[in-house]
Formats: sequence, structure tokens, C-alpha cells
Amino acid sequence: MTSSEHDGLRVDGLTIAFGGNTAVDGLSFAAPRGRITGLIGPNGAGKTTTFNACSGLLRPSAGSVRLFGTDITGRGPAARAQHGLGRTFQRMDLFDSLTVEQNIALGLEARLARSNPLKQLRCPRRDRTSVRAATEAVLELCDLGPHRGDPAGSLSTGQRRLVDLGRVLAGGFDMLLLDEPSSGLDSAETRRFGRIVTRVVADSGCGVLLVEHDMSLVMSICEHLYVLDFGKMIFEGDPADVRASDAVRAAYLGSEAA
Ligand SMILES: Nc1ncnc2c1ncn2[C@@H]1O[C@H](COP(=O)(O)OP(=O)(O)OP(=O)(O)O)[C@@H](O)[C@H]1O
Repeated sequence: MTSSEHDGLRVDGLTIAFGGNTAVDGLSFAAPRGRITGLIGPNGAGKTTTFNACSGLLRPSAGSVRLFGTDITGRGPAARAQHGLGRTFQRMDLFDSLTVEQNIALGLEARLARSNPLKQLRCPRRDRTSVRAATEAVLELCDLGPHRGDPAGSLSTGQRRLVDLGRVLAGGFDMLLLDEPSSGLDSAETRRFGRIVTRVVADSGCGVLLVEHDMSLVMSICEHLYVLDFGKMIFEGDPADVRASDAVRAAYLGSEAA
């Protein structure tokens, strides 16, 4: 195994069946640190199922998931988070009555508490200092300072997406899975979101695996793309290769890639 195979998320031969429906069929791909990797495909192609297997919400029927060289296939979501894997969900799960600042702080507090919620109640001074520092950095990065005291429930969808991103960023994960983060955003908000994710990867060196339908976002921020159709990998390459692929065009992109 080469050193790059230790450096991020690696999926080999992943197969997931729901009864007689094989949603993901022998899928292999890598999402290294320091790169934004896209996972795209038409509705029902198996992207979310793959994400759920990567984050530990689903057990595969076959295949393995490795994170930074460790086989995490049998581990649950909390253990994967401790190993450096953070994720967002298409349906954001913010705490609407908590402020923006409190929601973001939770990203690191939950990670520090591990599986013991009492630790979150009696957070040691050292941890409180790191939570404060991480929260301030994220508020600035995501330009959420002016909204820090607002309840998350009072924000626009665009601002809520940034809080959701901010919360996972505060967790300090080395690998992030972002599930359709531009959902509900207009094109200006989507571009802004893309700039923030690009900056995070450049500054922190973390890896990102992005599932996304917005091709303008995917093509502008991803360095490498994997294309799924009916649970199988039909193409991989950089955005220019993907645009030029007849197979991808036929399966998915159509005139959007032109
Ligand atoms: N819990 C489940 N039980 C049964 N079938 C499921 C389940 N989850 C997903 N599937 C099926 O697995 C296949 C892949 O679904 P999945 O949601 O992973 O696709 P997707 O690429 O994420 O689609 P979309 O872009 O619409 O979110 C589909 O045929 C879907 O109906």
C-alpha cells in the first residue's frame, strides 16, 4: 500500500443491497486529504447510500471503508467521528432555538465529549478555551459574526447552510463528507459556499467528499470526480474529462455539461 492510500478516505468493493435492490455495486474510490472530491450521478444512483456507508449509518453487504489507513468498516458513526470523519446532511439538523454561536460551538463540544454527554456539561477549562477559539475562527471564516446571537431558526436557508458547515468545521475533522450542501441556495450563495469550502481545504489541508447536484459548484471546486449510475462507477476524472465524456453525458449531464 502506498502512503497516499493512508491519506484520506478509501472505499473498496463497496456493495449495499436493500432486499433485492443492489443500490451500490462493487464501488471503489479515494478521497484524499487536501482535495475536494466529487461524487455525482443521477437521482437514485447510490450517492447518499455510499455516504451513509462511509459515515457508519449503514453496514455494507461487502467491501471496506478505510480512513487514514485504518479499516473502519465495522465502526459506528461516533467512532468514525473520533477518527476524524465529519459529515453534514442534506436536511440540516440545526438546533433552531440555540444561537448561531451555540450551534457552531456544539461541533467541537460534541467531539470533545466523545460518547459521554456529562463531559459536555462539565467541560474542562482547557476545552472551553479551544471551543471558544474554534467558534470565533469559524464565525469569521463563514462571515457569520453579525448573526452570532441570532437563533438559528430565524436565519435564511443560505445562512443556515453556513451555520451547518461552520458546525462541522468547528469539529476540526480531517475528512468532511458534505451531502448536497447547495440545496436551497441561490447561485450567489452557492458560489460563496464554494469559496469557503475551497479556502478551508487550502488552509487546513483536510479532505472533502462532496455529493452535489449543482454542476456549476461541482465543476468549479472539485479537483477529481467520480460518476455513479445505478450503483456502479461509470467514469472518473477531472472536471474537464467528465465534461468531455460521452458516457457521462448520456447517463447524466446532458446539455448541462455542454
Ligand atoms: N432505506 C432504503 N431502503 C430501500 N431502498 C433504498 C433505501 N435507501 C435508498 N434506497 C434505494 O437505493 C437506491 C440508491 O438511492 P440513493 O438515495 O443512495 O441515491 P442518490 O444517488 O443519493 O439519489 P438522490 O440524488 O435522489 O439523493 C435507490 O434505488 C433507492 O430507492
